[in-house]
Amino acid sequence: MEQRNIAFIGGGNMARSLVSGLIHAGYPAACIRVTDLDQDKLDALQQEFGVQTFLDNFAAADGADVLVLAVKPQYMAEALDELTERLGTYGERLVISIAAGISVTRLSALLGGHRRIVRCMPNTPALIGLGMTGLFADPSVPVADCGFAESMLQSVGKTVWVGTESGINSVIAASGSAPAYFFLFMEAMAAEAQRMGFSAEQARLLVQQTALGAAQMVVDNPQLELATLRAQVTSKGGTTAEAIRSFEEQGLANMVSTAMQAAVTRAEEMETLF
Ligand SMILES: NC(=O)C1=CN([C@@H]2O[C@H](COP(=O)(O)OP(=O)(O)OC[C@H]3O[C@@H](n4cnc5c(N)ncnc54)[C@H](OP(=O)(O)O)[C@@H]3O)[C@@H](O)[C@H]2O)C=CC1
Ligand SMILES: O=C(O)[C@@H]1CCC=N1
Repeated sequence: MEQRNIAFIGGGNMARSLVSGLIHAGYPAACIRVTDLDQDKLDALQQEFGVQTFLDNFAAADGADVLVLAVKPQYMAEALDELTERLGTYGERLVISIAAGISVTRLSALLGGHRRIVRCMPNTPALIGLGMTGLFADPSVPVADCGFAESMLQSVGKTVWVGTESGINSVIAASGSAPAYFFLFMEAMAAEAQRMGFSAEQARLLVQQTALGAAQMVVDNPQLELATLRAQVTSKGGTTAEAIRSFEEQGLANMVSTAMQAAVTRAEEMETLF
């Protein structure tokens, strides 16, 4: 992967995931800077990954080729107002935003009219190299910049480009927020397994190994429909059929659809707030 000096603005959960992935993919720590308001967080990142850390966003951005905006959406305007004032211009820098609910138009305004912006929507499994990221860029963004953003995110998992910016909100619903859906489902299963008499450790093992096995079967069998994999577990007149019937009677598909739409609606609302 091409090496550019990257400055992460915000050193929280997602920045940590991306830094970890980059370092494990062999990206030089000397080319990575991270800023945060919290010195303890920075010290931990410095010790674990050997990256350069800064309390001052300007000090990190000055001299960086790529800025990764990784603060929470509600703090983005505050962070960028100050940075833009001090930098004056972003020049040739590529700005990669991972924030939900902040459009390219809004970012560009916060960046003093800068246009070299790629929006990305990763997810937390990036921390272990199994991330899924959606990317969007205006056609005016140079191909080399899009390629750099794609390579950066591919160092922590898989990527997909979306052709319209609203596609980023669909990515939020389908993968950005989605690790939490699976955790919620696993929490519910583990809780019921405990009620059935398993210890907390046993319940977690039963659920996590099953989730891992099911996901790996999906990955290993791209030629099989998800419904076919499900059918292979579902013996006629057996136990699985009863569990599936119960899910379907309670409207699982509708519940999932409504939840994913709620994530999109919130992303759209955030676009009007921040
Ligand atoms: N978490 C996730 O699964 C995903 C998150 N995202 C996006 O990633 C972004 C970051 O999310 P996440 O990592 O979860 O959030 P975190 O709160 O964990 O990280 C943001 C960090 O930025 C720091 N910060 C706040 N203001 C500033 C500032 N002015 N300058 C420098 N650092 C600052 C915060 O410090 P402090 O805590 O001290 O305030 C915090 O450590 C969000 O925009 C979110 O939409 C995208 C995909 C998935
Ligand atoms: O919950 C959020 O807003 C962020 C964006 C996707 C995952 N976490």
